[in-house]
Amino acid sequence: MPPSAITVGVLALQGGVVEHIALLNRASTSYPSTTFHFLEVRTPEQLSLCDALIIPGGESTTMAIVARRLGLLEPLREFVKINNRPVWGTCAGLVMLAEQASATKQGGQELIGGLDVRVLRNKFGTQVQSFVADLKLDFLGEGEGPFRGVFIRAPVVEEVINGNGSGNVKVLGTVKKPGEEADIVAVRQGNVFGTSFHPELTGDVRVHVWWLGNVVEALSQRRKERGLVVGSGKNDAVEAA
Ligand SMILES: NC(=O)CC[C@H](N)C(=O)O
Repeated sequence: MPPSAITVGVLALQGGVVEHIALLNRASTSYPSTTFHFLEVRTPEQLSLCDALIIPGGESTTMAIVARRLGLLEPLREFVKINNRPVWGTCAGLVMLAEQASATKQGGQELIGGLDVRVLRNKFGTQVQSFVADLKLDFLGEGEGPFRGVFIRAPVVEEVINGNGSGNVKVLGTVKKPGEEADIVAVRQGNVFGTSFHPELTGDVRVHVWWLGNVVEALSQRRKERGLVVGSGKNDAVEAA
């Protein structure tokens, strides 16, 4: 039985927040027995209300600086890596969720981590070199047509880092530009999902539907393991405590 109420946050420090919320609203109609709350997250208190989180595209360096200032970096790390909540990062969000990033500003930049990968920022160049490409995303299900990937100053996964748990990094999507090697543009490791591209800018709701399905699944599993009566507001409060 699916959990009856789920709060999904969108980190709202900067970047494509409203676009994600619009698509989440549309995607949620695929799960009629679950009530979703979509919450813009700017404080640790708001984060603590969330069962799952999207980190949008934008500028990862700025996002990290603002998150540090608002006291959100450590709570975000805890949310992703200790509480293992479902998290999805798009573009700059993927950078934030990587354990390592190259082509960072001098002196490096702070990351949340969670994915045992090193990303290469701005792989395809500057804003004017943005492009769209049809992607074959098998995880969307058999017989699904290509997904239009929007790439804007996008990072790619340049390496899966050999270390603890890295064997669990699954490559879920690649893009190949003419004359170049294929690049990894979608990965998942347990509760953490990352895409280089921006499904929230396409109007195509399929990745949001898929991800919300995973969130529903993970939450019902978690609540079952804790022996909670599904959907009781009282028990939800106990779980959050
Ligand atoms: N569209 C985007 O999110 C761009 C990401 C940006 N280049 C970064 O490294 O953070």
